[in-house]
Amino acid sequence: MRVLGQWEDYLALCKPKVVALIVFTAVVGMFLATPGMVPWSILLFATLGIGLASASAAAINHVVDHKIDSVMARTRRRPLPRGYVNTQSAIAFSFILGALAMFVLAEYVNVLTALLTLFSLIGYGFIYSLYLKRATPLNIVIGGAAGAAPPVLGWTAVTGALEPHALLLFLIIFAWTPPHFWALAIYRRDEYASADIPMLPVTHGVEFTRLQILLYTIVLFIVCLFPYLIYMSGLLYLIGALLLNGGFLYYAIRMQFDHSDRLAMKTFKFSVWYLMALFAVLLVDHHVPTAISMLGLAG
Ligand code: HEM
Ligand SMILES: CC(C)=CCC/C(C)=C/CC/C(C)=C/COP(=O)(O)OP(=O)(O)O
Repeated sequence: MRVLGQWEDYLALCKPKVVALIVFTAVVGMFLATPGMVPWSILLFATLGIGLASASAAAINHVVDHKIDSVMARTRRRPLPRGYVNTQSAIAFSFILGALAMFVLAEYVNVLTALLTLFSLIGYGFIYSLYLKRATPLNIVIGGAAGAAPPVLGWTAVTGALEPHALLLFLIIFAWTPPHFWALAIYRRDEYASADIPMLPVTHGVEFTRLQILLYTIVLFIVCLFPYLIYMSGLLYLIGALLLNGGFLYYAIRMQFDHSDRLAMKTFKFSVWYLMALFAVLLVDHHVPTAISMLGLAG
């Protein structure tokens, strides 16, 4: 048994792919907060701080979910259930990451961003993982607030203030999270049932969950129109958002008729690409017109 664990095990504790997307949404939040370039020091330290805090929260989740993870096939091979990292080392690792994150954010970004990041860390690492996940099928809806925070954190890192446009970015991820997760939960429902976790397909059935996926996808579609409607984003964003939301809606509607686990899994995978692409479009839409007009001025 590898008691102290190798670096790959500690990397796995950080849920690197999820954290990568979280950090990307935070970076987009930073760029959307200003018409110009984000100051380099903010870009560097806010990205580092938000990334470290998210990784710390993910590591706490591994500790809290140790027992559940050892029951489910999808999570059985994680470092703690396998005994590759012990609980004390994982707690110490998470504490070091969290403390570093707070230091970097409070010292080099601003106190508001540090505080909001701390709330998000507590929201996912403790409130969702320790309590909500085991307490209610609305776990994902409420817990999703922590995962939706990063663009707001990016925004406050640049402006030092909470502003309505940032909350719209929050709402996009907040509405996206339930269909993102429930598609996977349908596929993994038996595992959640055997671990006694009240995920929606376990408590209310698969048909009800499919309907909820469709309803949240419609809400997401509507929320995604707002950046254009309030002149926060332009035509390029509108076209991208219509295509991406059309795609998500297509999957959600198909799921009402095609009840295969294969389609549920495809929908889940699409949801990840969807969020990445939507935030990429928000970024490109925000900066391409500026770049074009600068080129025009130069020419
Ligand atoms: C409460 C909120 C959320 C829940 C319950 C949730 C749940 C999950 C689960 C169970 C997986 C599967 C992981 C695996 O296959 O081992 C997953 C994958 C993923 N999630 Fe989420 N998620 C949430 C929020 C988010 C957020 C906010 C983001 C990013 C902004 C995100 C990005 C991803 C990515 C990129 C993957 C794919 C990871 C991979 O391929 O290994 N998730 N999510
Ligand atoms: C800015 C900041 C500190 C944010 C932290 C937010 C954060 C890391 C969100 C991750 C969301 C996520 C992967 C949930 C997985 O749920 P799960 O634990 O039920 O899934 P699992 O069964 O795969 O562990």
